[in-house]
Amino acid sequence: MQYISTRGKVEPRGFIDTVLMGLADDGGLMVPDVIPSVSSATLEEWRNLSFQELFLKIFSYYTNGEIPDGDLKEMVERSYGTFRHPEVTPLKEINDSLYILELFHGPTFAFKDVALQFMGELYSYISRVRGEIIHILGATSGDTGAAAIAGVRGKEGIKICILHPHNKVSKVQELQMTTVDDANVLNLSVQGNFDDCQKVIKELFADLEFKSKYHLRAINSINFVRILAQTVYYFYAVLKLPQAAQGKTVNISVPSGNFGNIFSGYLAKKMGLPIGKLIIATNENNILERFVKTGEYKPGDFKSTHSPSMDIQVASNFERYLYYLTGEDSAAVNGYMSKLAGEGAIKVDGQLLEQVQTDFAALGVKNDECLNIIGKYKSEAGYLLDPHTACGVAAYEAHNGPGEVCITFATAHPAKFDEAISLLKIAQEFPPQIAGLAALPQHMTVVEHDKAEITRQLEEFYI
Ligand SMILES: Cc1ncc(COP(=O)(O)O)c(C=O)c1O
Ligand SMILES: N[C@@H](CCOP(=O)(O)O)C(=O)O
Repeated sequence: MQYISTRGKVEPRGFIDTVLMGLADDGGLMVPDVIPSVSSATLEEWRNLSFQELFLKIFSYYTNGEIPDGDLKEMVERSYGTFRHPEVTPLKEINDSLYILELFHGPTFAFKDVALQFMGELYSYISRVRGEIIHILGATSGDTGAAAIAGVRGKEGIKICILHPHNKVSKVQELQMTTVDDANVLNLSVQGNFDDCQKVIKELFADLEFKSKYHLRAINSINFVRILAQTVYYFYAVLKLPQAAQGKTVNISVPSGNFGNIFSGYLAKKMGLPIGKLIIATNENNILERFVKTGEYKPGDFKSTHSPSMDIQVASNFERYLYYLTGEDSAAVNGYMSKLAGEGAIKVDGQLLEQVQTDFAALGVKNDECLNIIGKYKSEAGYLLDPHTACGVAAYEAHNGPGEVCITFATAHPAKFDEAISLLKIAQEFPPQIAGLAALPQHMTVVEHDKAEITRQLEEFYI
C-alpha cells in the first residue's frame, strides 16, 4: 500500500514517510491509495481477539511490512500496558439500546491516549531505526496536547511543542500539560482560540523550508496514523457487543470537533465493519451539523461551551471526507478547498448531499441540554458522563431508531471537566493522578496570537 494526498500533488509514499510527512506537502491530507477490505468471515475470526491483537491485524493491512512484526508487537504491548483497564477500551451496557465504549482509561483520561501512546512509541522507534530528528508541533483544545506530551515525555531524540488556547481549556487539561517539567516539552499558551492555534501550525507545516529545517512532525489527526489507530476501537466495540445486540443495526455516536475520531469510523465502515449510522455529536459549535443538514460547510463564530475540547469551527479532517465524497477526485477537492479559503464557505447539493445524509446523522447539542443529559444519566443509570460524552448520548437519543443499538463513545473521564459537572452540584471523586496535579508547579509561556512570535519561540526551542 502507498499513501497519496487528497490534493493529488505529492508522489506516493510508504507508511513511515507518511507518518513523518504529517500534513501533505501540497497542503492536503494523506490517505491510503486503496482502502483494504475485511470480509465478514475475517471479522468473525477477529471476534475474540484482545484490543492489542486486533490492533496488529488492522495495522498489518497498512504498514507494508516496513516495521517487523516483532517490533510492532512490542510497541503495541508497551503502548497499552500504560492503560488502567485490562481491556483497554471496555464496552459498558447502559440499557438495551445504549452501550458506552469507555475510551478514557489511558494516562491522561481521554480517547487521545489510544492513538498517542502508540504514536509516542512509533516516533521513538523511527528516531532509533532511521536516525530521524523528531520535533513535534501540535495544536490542542486540551486533550491531544496532554496525551501527546504523555506519549513522548522523556523519550530520547524527541522534542514536543504544543499550542493551546489560553484560558480556554479545562483546569485539569491545563495542569496535565503544564506540570510536565521535562526539558523536551514546550507549552505555548496562545491568546486566541483552538482554531487560531491550528491555523498557525498548519501554516508552519505548509512552509516546507521551515518544516524541513526544524524537522517538524505532526501528532494531530492530520497525521494518518492517528486516524488508523482510532479505527481499532470501532472494530473492537462492534465485535464485543453481546449476542443479544448482534444482528441488529449498530449505530455509533461520536462526540466530534476536528472530525478525526468519526473519520476513523468512516474508514472502518469502508473497510467492511457493519456500522449503521455514524452519528456526529457536536456542541454549539455546530458547523458539522449544519453541513449534514444543509450541505453548507461554513466556519462561523467560535463559542465557549461546557465541552471545550469540541470548541472547534474548522474541522481538520473534513478534507479527507470530501475526497471520498467526491469519488477520490483531487481536482474537485482542490476546487472546494480554494473556495473555502477564498470565500469562507462551500456547499454541496443534489446527489452529494444525499450521500452525506446517508453517511452521517448529526446533532449540535446546546449547553443546557448537555447538562440535562449528565443529570439524567447520573440519576437514572448511576453513570456519570463527561460533557463531551453527554453530547454523544444526546445525539443517540435523537437519532437511534427503534430496534437499533447505539454505541456512544465516552471520549473523556468526567474528572477532566468538573467545571461543568459541578454546575449540577454533583460531587465526583477525582482519580489520584488528577487530584495530585494542583500541587505541582506549571511550565508554560503565554504568547500573543502572532505567527512571528510563535515562530521565534519554536526556533529557539528546536535548535
Ligand atoms: C473529549 C473529546 N471529545 C471529543 C473530541 C472531538 O474529537 P475529534 O476532534 O476527533 O472530532 C475531542 C477532541 O478532539 C475531545 O478531546
Ligand atoms: N479536541 C482536540 C483538537 C485537536 O484534534 P486532533 O484530533 O486533530 O488532534 C484536542 O483535544 O486537542
